[in-house]
Amino acid sequence: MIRQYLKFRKTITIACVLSLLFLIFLILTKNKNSNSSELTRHHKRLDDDFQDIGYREFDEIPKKEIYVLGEKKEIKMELSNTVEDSTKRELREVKAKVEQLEKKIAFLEGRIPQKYPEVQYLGYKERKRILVTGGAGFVGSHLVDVLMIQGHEVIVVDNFFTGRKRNIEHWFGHRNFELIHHDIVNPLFVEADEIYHLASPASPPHYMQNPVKTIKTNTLGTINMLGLARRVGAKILIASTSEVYGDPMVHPQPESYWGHVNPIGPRACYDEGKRVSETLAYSYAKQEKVSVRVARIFNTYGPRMHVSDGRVVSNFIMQALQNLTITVYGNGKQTRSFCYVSDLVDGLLALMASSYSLPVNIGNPVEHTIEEFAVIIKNLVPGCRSTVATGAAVEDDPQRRRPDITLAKKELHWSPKVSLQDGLQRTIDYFKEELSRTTFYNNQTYIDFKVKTSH
Ligand SMILES: O=c1ccn([C@@H]2O[C@H](COP(=O)(O)OP(=O)(O)O[C@H]3OC[C@@H](O)[C@H](O)[C@H]3O)[C@@H](O)[C@H]2O)c(=O)[nH]1
Repeated sequence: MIRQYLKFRKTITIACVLSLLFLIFLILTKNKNSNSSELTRHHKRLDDDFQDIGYREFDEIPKKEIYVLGEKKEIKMELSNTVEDSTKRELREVKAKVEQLEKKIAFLEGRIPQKYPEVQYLGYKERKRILVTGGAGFVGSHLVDVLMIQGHEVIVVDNFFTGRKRNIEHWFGHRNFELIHHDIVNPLFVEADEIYHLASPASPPHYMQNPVKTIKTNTLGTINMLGLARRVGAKILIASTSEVYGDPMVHPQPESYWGHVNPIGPRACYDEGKRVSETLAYSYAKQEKVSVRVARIFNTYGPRMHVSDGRVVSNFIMQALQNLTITVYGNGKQTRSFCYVSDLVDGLLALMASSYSLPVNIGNPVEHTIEEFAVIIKNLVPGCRSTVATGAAVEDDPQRRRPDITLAKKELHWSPKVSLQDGLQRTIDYFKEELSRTTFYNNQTYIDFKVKTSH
C-alpha cells in the first residue's frame, strides 16, 4: 500500500499544483468581473448625472466614449470645467437681467416728477432760518416757495384756520422745511433770523366771522411774534394792510395818511387789529430795539386763493366759470387796485432786505371800479354766459382805494410787473383746475346778498 502510494506520489503532487493554479485563475477571473461591473455602475451614475445636468444646463451632453478604465480622473476634471462654464453663463444671464431692470427703473424714475422743486445751495453764512407765520395761507405759501428756492431754512407756523396744508405739501419732508401746527395767540419758542408775520384771516367774510379771534391774532399774536423777535434778535416784517386807511378821504393813499376807520364797525376787528399791530411794532422797535418792517398790503390775488375765500377776485372768477350771476355789492362804483401775488412777494422780500423801517405800501396802482372788474373777468372766461348783478352794499365798504407807491419805488426799487390781464388769466386757469378737482362750491359767502338789477 505504501509502495503503491510512493509510486503515484509524483502524479498526485502535479494534480494538486494544477488544481491550485486553476483555483487561483478562478479567483482572479471573479475579481476582474466584479471590478468591471463596479466601474460600469459608476459610469452609469456619472452618465445619469451628466444627462441630468445636460438636460438642464448644457448645450452638449459629454461623450460616453471617454468613460474608459484608467481615465476616471480626467473625466472628473472635464466635469468640473463644464460646471464652471455653466456658472459663468448663469452669471452673465443674471447680469444682463439686472442691467435690463436698471434701465427700466431709470425710465420709470424719469416719468415720476422730481420730488421737490429745485432749491439753491447757500453756505452757512448766507443761509438764514426764516419763520413765516401764516405760511400755509395764500400769500404765505408763495413767500415760502421763494424762500425755499433761495436755499433758506423755512419754518412755517399755521393754525390752519384759513391756511391749507395743500399749499405747502410740496415741501413736506424737505430738509430745509419745517411745519409747526400752532396758533400764534399762544407763545412760540423757536430760533429764527427773520420773521415774516403774516398770520391773520384777510378776507372780509372770514375776519368778520370770528371778530374776537381776528383781534386776538393781530394783537396777542403780534405781541408774541415781536417778543420772539426780541428774544432771538430776529428782524421782523409785519403784514399790515391798506385797510388801516379805512374808507379813505385821501386818494391815492400815501403812507403818511392816518386813515379814516370806524373803530366799532364790522371791519374794525381787522382794521383796528392791524393798526394796533403797527403800533406794537414801533413800540417794540423804540423800547426793545427790535428791527421791524411794516408792509401795507393792498388787494392781492392769484393762485391758491380758496374757492370760497369770499373776496371779489375768487368770487367773480368762480361765478364766471360756472355761468352764475356775478354779484357786485353795492352800485359797483367803488374802486380797487389789484396786485398779482408774485409782485407782492417780491415787494415783501425787498422790504425785509432794505434798511427802511417805516410802513411801505405794496400794491398795484392800476385802479378799476368793481363794476368794470366784473366785466373784465367775464370777458377773460371764454363762452361765459354770466350776467352781472348789483346787490346790497357792504357796511363800511371803502369806496376808493389805490396805493401811492412812490416810497416803495424809491426805497425798495420795487414796482409791480404782472399786468392785470396776465395775472387774472393765471388765476382763472388755477380756479378752472380747482373746479375740475371738486364739485363742491359754496357761493353764498355773503348770505344776505340780494340781486337788485341785472345788465
Ligand atoms: O362778491 C363780491 C365780493 C366783493 N365785492 C366788492 O369788491 C370789493 C373788494 O372786496 P374784497 O372782499 O375783495 O376786499 P376788500 O377790498 O373789501 O378788503 C381787502 O382789502 C385789502 C386786503 O388787505 C384784505 O385782504 C381785504 O380786507 C369791495 O367793494 C366788495 O364789496 C363784490 O362786489 N362782490
